[in-house]
Amino acid sequence: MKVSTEPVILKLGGSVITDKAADQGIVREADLLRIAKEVSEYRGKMIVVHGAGSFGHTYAKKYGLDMGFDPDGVIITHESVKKLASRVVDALNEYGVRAIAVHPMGCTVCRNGRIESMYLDNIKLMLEKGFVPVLHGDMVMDLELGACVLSGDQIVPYLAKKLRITRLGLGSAEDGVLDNNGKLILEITPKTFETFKHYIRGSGSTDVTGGMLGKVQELLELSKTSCITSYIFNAGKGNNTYRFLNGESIGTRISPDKRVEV
Ligand SMILES: Nc1ncnc2c1ncn2[C@@H]1O[C@H](COP(=O)(O)OP(=O)(O)OP(=O)(O)O)[C@@H](O)[C@H]1O
Ligand SMILES: C=C(C)CCOP(=O)(O)O
Repeated sequence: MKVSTEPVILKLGGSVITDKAADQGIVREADLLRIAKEVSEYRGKMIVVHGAGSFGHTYAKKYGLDMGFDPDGVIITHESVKKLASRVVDALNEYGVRAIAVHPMGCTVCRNGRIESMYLDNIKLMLEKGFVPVLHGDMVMDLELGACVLSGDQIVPYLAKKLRITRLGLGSAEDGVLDNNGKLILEITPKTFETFKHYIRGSGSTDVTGGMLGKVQELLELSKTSCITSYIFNAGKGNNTYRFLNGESIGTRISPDKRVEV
């Protein structure tokens, strides 16, 4: 397997590692273990970010956490996504990946739902010492809202910019971004987004962070202000996570617009 010296960021979508349609947190154990094995075959530096799936969205919706502040709901939802994080970390360590959970609630402050600051020194040291930090969609404290839902789809581009990581893979339950005929869209840039926007919607399951549309918009914002290309691919299909880590262009590429040479 090709190993880049540069770290990569891999997102494990909640629609892949959980039964996102369930009304409580259910782990898709076989998929999680398969992905953990694929990750273990990669020897380079990596940050894993996973989604909340049915461990988070279900409770965030139940307690209206995308609409207002409910302290009991914050705790119940945070404790639930921590349980998923613990299962992800255990699965990775079962395959020899030195994974350590980093809960955003403990290191992040938001303002109106956008990351204002995140403590990163520990994450940098983990990468230096061969650990794999595992972050995840979480509830975090917010300077205006009290607390907010923080999506892994916002954490991934934030970490990429702050840590200058240029290869991002977001594993989801679909082959990538699909058009109305279910055909894979190979590339989306800020300029071509208008062409495809009407194909891209929220999640098919309970979701409070925008589904595929929210994901694509976060990655496009990143591509407007950096040279970073992201890949949205189907981590639910065997070997795809390995293929992404191995440097393949897989799924839908979210890329910067080509600069016109003058
Ligand atoms: N054009 C599209 N192409 C592909 N999927 C789409 C599209 N429009 C909407 N979707 C939906 O978006 C879902 C992927 O977004 P979602 O946020 O649910 O995934 P995830 O990142 O795995 O979940 P989580 O946010 O829990 O991590 C797909 O499973 C599909 O239901
Ligand atoms: C619903 C919560 C608490 C976090 C959602 O994070 P995501 O699943 O990465 O979008």
